[in-house]
Amino acid sequence: MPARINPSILAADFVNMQRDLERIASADLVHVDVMDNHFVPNLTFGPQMVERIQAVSPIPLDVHLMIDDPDRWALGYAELGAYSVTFHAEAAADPVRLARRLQAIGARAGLALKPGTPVDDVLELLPEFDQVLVMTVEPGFGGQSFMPETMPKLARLRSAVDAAGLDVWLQVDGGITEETIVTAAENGADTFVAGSAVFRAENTERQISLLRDTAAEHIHPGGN
Ligand SMILES: O=C(CO)[C@@H](O)[C@H](O)COP(=O)(O)O
Ligand SMILES: [Fe+2]
Repeated sequence: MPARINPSILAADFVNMQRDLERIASADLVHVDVMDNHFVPNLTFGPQMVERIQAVSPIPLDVHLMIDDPDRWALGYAELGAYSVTFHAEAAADPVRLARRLQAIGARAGLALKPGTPVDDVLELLPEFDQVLVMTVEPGFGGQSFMPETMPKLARLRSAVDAAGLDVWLQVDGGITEETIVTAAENGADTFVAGSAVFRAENTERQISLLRDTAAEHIHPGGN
């Protein structure tokens, strides 16, 4: 079963972004955290920066929007060529309409859930999405500790995806390390965002392989 590793450039050196993008060229996708200082208490960058990242990145972009009003802003990221655009269920006015509009532009559509957001209301939306992101920390900052209490939610999503025979990637984001990736894989994740665990390593390529192999060993048989 494949295990996708998406390093988060929140842990990169922002003034050496191009160099740090080269350091993760062996990864599957580069995870790009957009924060607006409203939806989360932190600020990163917007479309102008993401367009430059898209232009120089050796691998495609997995954009994670931690912003208010994604119904208004998300399409711009698809238009600049992002491979996937994930917005938060807590912030979107019409998640299904937005997913369809993103897909019409050619991007994969992702739905993200904060740790406290229940999964029940989201299950019926699964057929509309290409991926679901289960936040395993409170969104806003890198370097936090993995929250194991989010795992039952992931396991429920995995059961629902498998039961319906859907091809929906299940992504975890926050506090993913060589240890916590095992728990996340066992509970149904097939796509793993890791910021600090990748960029703190001296040899990022070796670290990406280690994370990928560790996840693959423990991945749930239903993983997409
Ligand atoms: O979306 C977020 C944080 O809100 C993440 O993508 C973090 O950037 C992950 O960083 P680590 O926890 O792996 O350091
Ligand atoms: Fe993220």
